[in-house]
Amino acid sequence: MAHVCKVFSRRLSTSTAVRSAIKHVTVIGGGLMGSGIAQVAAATGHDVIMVDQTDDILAKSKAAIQKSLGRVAKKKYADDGEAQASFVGEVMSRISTNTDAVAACGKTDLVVEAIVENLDVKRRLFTALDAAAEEHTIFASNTSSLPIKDIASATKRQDRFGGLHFFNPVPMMKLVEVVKIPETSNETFERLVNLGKAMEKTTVECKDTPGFIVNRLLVPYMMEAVRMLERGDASARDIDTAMKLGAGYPMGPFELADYVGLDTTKFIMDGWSQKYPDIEIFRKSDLLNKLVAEGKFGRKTGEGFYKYDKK
Ligand SMILES: CCCCCCCC(=O)CC(=O)SCCNC(=O)CCNC(=O)[C@H](O)C(C)(C)COP(=O)(O)OP(=O)(O)OC[C@H]1O[C@@H](n2cnc3c(N)ncnc32)[C@H](O)[C@@H]1OP(=O)(O)O
Ligand SMILES: NC(=O)C1=CN([C@@H]2O[C@H](COP(=O)(O)OP(=O)(O)OC[C@H]3O[C@@H](n4cnc5c(N)ncnc54)[C@H](O)[C@@H]3O)[C@@H](O)[C@H]2O)C=CC1
Repeated sequence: MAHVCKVFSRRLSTSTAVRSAIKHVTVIGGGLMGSGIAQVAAATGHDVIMVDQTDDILAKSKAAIQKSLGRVAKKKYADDGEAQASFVGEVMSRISTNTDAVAACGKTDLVVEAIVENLDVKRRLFTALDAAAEEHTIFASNTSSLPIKDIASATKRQDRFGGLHFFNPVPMMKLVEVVKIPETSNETFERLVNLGKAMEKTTVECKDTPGFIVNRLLVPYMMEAVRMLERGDASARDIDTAMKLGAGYPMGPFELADYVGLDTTKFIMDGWSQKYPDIEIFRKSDLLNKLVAEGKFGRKTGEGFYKYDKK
C-alpha cells in the first residue's frame, strides 16, 4: 500500500510542478462534459465541486466518473488492483457535489460552466454567480458555439472571464481551446492556459470567433454529412466507414454526432442558423430536428442515428 501511495503521490507531484494558481475548481453542469472536466481536474490534483440541478443527476455523474477512472486506472496500473483502487479512491475523494451553484462558487479560484447550450440560461447563471464569487475568482465557459463575450457581458468581471473549451471525452482528448475576449486580462488568460497545462492538456489560443478553431471546421463537415444522408447520396453507415477508412477519423460523422449528443448538436445548429441565416451549411436539418423531437439524442438515450445497447 505504501508503495502504491508513493507511486500516486509521485504522479501528483508531476502535475503539481506545472500547477497554476488555480487550486480549487467549481464545475457547473455534471453532464457529459462537466463530469469529464471535474474528473480530469481532480485527477491532476485540484479540489473540485461539481454542481448540477438534482442529487440524482449528480449521483449519475459521479458513477460515470468512477467508471471512467476505472478505465484510466486499468491502463495506468496494469496488473495492480490495489493501486487501481487507491487511484480511483483518491481522485473521487477530491470531488464534492452541490445542487446550489451560488453556494458552490463562494470560495473557489475558477468556475467552469458546462450546462445546456443556451445563451439566456448561461447568462442567468453567471449573473447570479457574479454576485456571490470572490473578487479573484475567474469565470470560464465550455460553450461549443456561443460567443464568450455574449456570456461574459452578463457579469461585471469580463477581465476575469474567458473560454475553456474541452473536447469529448475529456479524459481522452488532449486539447483545450483557451478563448480570449478583448476584455480578458493577460493574467486571467495566463492562468487559464496554465490550468489547461496543469490538467495535462495541450492548449491553443483562440479569438472569440464562431466555433473557435475546431468547431468552425467540424460543424460544417458534420452538417454536410447530414445533408448527404438527407439527399440519399449514401447511407450513414457508408459515410461513417468512408470517413474512418478514407480520411483517418476515429469516428465517422454520425457516430460522432451520436457521441456528442443530438440535443447539443441541435442547440448549436439552431443558434447558428438563426444568427447566420445566409450561410447555407448552417441551415436547419429536418432529419436532425425529427430525431431530437422523438427523444433520440444519441448514445445518451440509446438511439440517435444508430441504436445502442443500454448499459
Ligand atoms: C454538428 C455539430 C456537432 C459539433 C459538436 C461539437 C462538440 C464540441 O464542442 C467539441 C467536441 O468535443 S467534438 C468531439 C471530439 N471528440 C472526438 O472527435 C472523439 C473521436 N473518437 C475518439 O477519439 C475515439 O473513438 C474514443 C477515444 C472516443 C474512443 O476510442 P475507441 O473508439 O478506440 O473506443 P474504446 O476502445 O472504447 O476506447 C479506446 C481507449 O480509450 C479509453 N477510453 C475511451 N473513452 C474513455 C473515457 N470516457 N474515459 C476513460 N477512458 C476512455 C479506453 O479505456 C480505451 O483504452 P485502451 O484500454 O487502451 O483500449
Ligand atoms: N457534448 C459535447 O461533445 C460537447 C459539449 N460542449 C458544451 O458543453 C456544455 C455542456 O454539454 P454536455 O455536457 O454535452 O451537456 P449535457 O446535457 O450532457 O449536460 C448538461 C448538464 O447541465 C445541467 N444543467 C442545465 N442547466 C443547469 C443549471 N442552470 N445549473 C446547473 N446545472 C445545469 C443538466 O442537468 C445536465 O446534467 C454545452 O455548452 C456544450 O455545447 C463542449 C464540448 C463538447
